[in-house]
Amino acid sequence: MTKINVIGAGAWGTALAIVARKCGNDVLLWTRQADHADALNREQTNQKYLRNVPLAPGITATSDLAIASDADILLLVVPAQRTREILTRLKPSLAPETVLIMCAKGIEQDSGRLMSEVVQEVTPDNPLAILSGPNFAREIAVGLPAAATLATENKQIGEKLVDAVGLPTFRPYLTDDVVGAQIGGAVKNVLAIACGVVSGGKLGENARAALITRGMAEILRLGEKLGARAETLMGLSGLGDLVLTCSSPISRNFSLGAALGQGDILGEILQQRTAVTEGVYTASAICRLAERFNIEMPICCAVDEILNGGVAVSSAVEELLARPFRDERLAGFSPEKERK
Ligand SMILES: NC(=O)C1=CN([C@@H]2O[C@H](COP(=O)(O)OP(=O)(O)OC[C@H]3O[C@@H](n4cnc5c(N)ncnc54)[C@H](O)[C@@H]3O)[C@@H](O)[C@H]2O)C=CC1
Ligand SMILES: O=C(CO)COP(=O)(O)O
Repeated sequence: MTKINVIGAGAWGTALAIVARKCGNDVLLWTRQADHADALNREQTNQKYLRNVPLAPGITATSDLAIASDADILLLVVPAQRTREILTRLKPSLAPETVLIMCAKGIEQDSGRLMSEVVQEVTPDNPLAILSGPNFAREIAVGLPAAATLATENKQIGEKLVDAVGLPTFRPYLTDDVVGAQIGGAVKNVLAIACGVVSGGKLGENARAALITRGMAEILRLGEKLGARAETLMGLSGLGDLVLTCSSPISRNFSLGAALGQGDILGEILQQRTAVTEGVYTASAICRLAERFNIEMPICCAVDEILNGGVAVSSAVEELLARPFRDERLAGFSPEKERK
């Protein structure tokens, strides 16, 4: 039996533990709080992060990280900004053959690093894969059908991982584009905040569709600079997740944007939430990457200005609408190269 431990018992960690257990694996779920582990074991549900969804029978929880580190596969599902800290704590007890699957979506705020870069810096000896796609945790936890991108450079390991976590209702699609599989998930969170602003501010469905499309151009531009393949960005982890997250108030990023669009204050919105809203922390990192690579990411940077620059929502929208008109062909992935 494959031993799969899940590091992080939020909504997504819990949903993935259920998937892994339904696949027939031995599953241990790690949470940082001992009382949370006790409640998970006693109630067999995660009332704090995924209310009223029963755990699959056989999942056990622990708050002991050394015990949780002992596995064939570790799913890393703590928020992106906490990933370095958790990996550093895991490292002393981690066997080099344990495969790490990164499931968080974000870019490290201080360093601008992708999650794969953080993993490679802290635990360079362990094989790494990325899991990312249009995946609302609750839907997957209750067994509704979904698909995701599973990226790893080692095909043999990739095939084993597909066997270990693939279900008819949770379909992993393999790729070796590890960088590409992370960009959509990180950037779409910021774009979903923008789409939420449009929705909360009642700017209309046309504006939201335009933002999704122009947001895709921003994903393509950043992806090209970081070495991603366009096909990955147009796949489940990119376009797929962008469409999902930018279209639904189930998304925490979208709903945070909607609250901002209605005039609520960021600090107050965040105070009322226990769940992480990754776009809030990744926006500034993306904007700095755009500056470093000299590429235009005006929607992401407008969100960063609202979140971190004290710019009013109305001014950020006005600024976006005042941008010069331009040729649509010049707006995406390597237009010059692709036309030749
Ligand atoms: N919820 C969803 O539908 C999906 C979430 N994701 C991604 O998965 C990651 C985790 O998201 P969720 O599980 O939804 O978040 P959540 O807010 O439901 O739970 C976060 C978990 O991280 C833990 N945590 C927070 N700070 C920590 C720290 N300093 N050390 C250790 N643990 C800490 C919390 O205790 C909690 O268990 C995020 O990057 C998110 O973008 C990806 C796909 C779907
Ligand atoms: O990543 C997700 C769906 O794929 C979850 O999005 P939110 O974090 O915005 O809820």
